[in-house]
Amino acid sequence: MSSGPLVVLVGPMGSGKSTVGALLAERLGASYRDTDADIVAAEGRAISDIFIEDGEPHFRALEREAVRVALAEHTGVLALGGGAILDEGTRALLAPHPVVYLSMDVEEAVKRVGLNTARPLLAVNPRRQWRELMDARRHLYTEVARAVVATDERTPEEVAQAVLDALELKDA
Ligand SMILES: Nc1ncnc2c1ncn2[C@@H]1O[C@H](COP(=O)(O)OP(=O)(O)OP(=O)(O)O)[C@@H](O)[C@H]1O
Ligand SMILES: O=C(O)C1=C[C@@H](O)[C@@H](O)[C@H](O)C1
Ligand SMILES: [Mg+2]
Repeated sequence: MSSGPLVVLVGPMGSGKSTVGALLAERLGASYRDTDADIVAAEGRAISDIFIEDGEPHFRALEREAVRVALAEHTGVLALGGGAILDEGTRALLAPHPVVYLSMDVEEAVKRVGLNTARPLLAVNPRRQWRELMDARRHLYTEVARAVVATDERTPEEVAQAVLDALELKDA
């Protein structure tokens, strides 16, 4: 058995990493951890402030380190930030781990996060911006993932069950 997280969730913002991650942690009798939260705690500032003050490349370097530490320390369910897979070093760190890509189509994305002003990436023309973002990222999510679980028209409970099935994990 390799050590490290039981499940690593990747996927775009709003795909359900936090919601499904918490359900999975409960089912597996494990704890949930989120590298976005680790970065905010370590830096003492919001992710949006890190982007504005230091730029995305600096954020991606902080994120790579947060992912490295979490993969080494955490034995439960781990969710990564939506853009973590953009960094080649982060992708390399993920290779030995049970990574699941939570996917969703554009209509589901607009329903879940398109009207939420807290996600300014999608604020102006949600459908076009979503397509552009996913055109740049889809192959990277797929590359790092051991399994892809579609979340469209599935409840969070059904998605959690599909993740357990895909990784052949049993409830605690
Ligand atoms: N399978 C689902 N069906 C319907 N709504 C869902 C589903 N999964 C999550 N949601 C809803 O979509 C929204 C985004 O979910 P969540 O915060 O879990 O996504 P996330 O991947 O953690 O996003 P972020 O990258 O911003 O942290 C929430 O309002 C959540 O309740
Ligand atoms: O999709 C992205 O690039 C991001 C997603 C969030 O989880 C955060 O990691 C940050 O806002 C960047
Ligand atoms: Mg989340």
